[in-house]
Amino acid sequence: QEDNPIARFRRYLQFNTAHPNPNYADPISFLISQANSIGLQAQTLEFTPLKPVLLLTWPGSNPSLPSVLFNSHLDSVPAEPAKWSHPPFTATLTPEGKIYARGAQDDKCIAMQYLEAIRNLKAKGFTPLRTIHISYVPDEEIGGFDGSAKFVKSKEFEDLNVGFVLDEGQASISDEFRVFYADRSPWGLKIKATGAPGHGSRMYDNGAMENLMKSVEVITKFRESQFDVVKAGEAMNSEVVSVNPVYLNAGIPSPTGFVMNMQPSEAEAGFDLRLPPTVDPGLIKKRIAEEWAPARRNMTYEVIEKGPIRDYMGCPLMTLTNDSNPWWPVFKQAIEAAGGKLSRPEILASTTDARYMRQRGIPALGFSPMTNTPILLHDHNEFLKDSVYLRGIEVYESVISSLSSFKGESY
Ligand SMILES: CSCC[C@H](NC=O)C(=O)O
Ligand SMILES: [Zn+2]
Ligand SMILES: [Zn+2]
Repeated sequence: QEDNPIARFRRYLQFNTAHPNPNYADPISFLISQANSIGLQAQTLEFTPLKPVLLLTWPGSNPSLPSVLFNSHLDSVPAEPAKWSHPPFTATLTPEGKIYARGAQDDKCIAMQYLEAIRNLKAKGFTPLRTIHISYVPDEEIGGFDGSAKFVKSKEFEDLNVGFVLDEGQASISDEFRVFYADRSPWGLKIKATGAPGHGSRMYDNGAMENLMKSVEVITKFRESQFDVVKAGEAMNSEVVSVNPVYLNAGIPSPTGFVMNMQPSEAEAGFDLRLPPTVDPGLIKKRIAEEWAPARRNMTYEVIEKGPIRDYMGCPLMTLTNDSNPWWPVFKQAIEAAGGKLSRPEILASTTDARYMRQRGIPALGFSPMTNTPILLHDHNEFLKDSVYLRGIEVYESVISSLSSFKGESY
């Protein structure tokens, strides 16, 4: 069997870690065998049965200093194989060097690049001053509630004395690397309408469907107002509130579909909402109560807040990207030392486990070194070029050596 960085990456991509039944045991065994071959300490932690966290460690020469943690998630979103040009879990390598796999960008690349970078640093005789930890966590794609959320609250995590975290970012279509200092907070919004049932031919006010459709209209207007700001170039996608319908549920089922001549007495719609850290969640809740699902139109609603929005001090979960964060210049210079350039730090449109680290007051940046690459996370035909992957290893060599050598005052 071939053994080189690309072959190892492809082997990691071949584990089917897609929800709803991600295989966690086999990729963890593989990662442990990699850790053993590199000479890293490995321990498996289980905060929820069958949802293991793998922790690898390279002790620093001064283990009393705060450590640096490199995080990635083990799981993947599902794929629809019939809609892919190559099967999503074979990690096909094409003649142009494209590696097709679910997870190639999100985020199995960084999982293996951390290890390859450390392998190379060890071979060069590098010794870290600060201890380096690498964590592999379950369930990020479904919110991390049984993964990172529990991990960061554990005694084991406390004992790591983490001073700085790197977690996943997103691909960049330009030749500048992207870096993310905050995530948007995800909410699930369920809106339910009730109303008088009636014959399909009747016109009357306050039917459940009519009320729900009014809500959908109002929400669509709000969505447009946010999107217009983006289209006008006044804000990035991730800097506005997004609200997208994800399901509609109404009607009276029949063997052939739905009963066509009855107006239902209940109707429900679900929305995915994302709030940038700069937005006051109270204002959005007020809008929902008063405009989107008003009780006066027989509407009820449920807001499901998926994870923290503020830290223990009540501050938005943002990592500073200026010199008042001592880690920032170290990270930035490490990218430059590797011949790379960072684009302006961004808020991530989606959500990662970094929010749990930030909630503990630990500075955390999202970073996945993929330049000149289409953004394909959660898409069909997710791929990463071998050359981009290998370049990322070099970038991490610089980043890992710089961060773990940082002598200055840290948190
Ligand atoms: C409810 S938190 C879900 C986290 C997920 N993360 C990646 O896609 C996301 O939807 O952004
Ligand atoms: Zn991810
Ligand atoms: Zn994802």
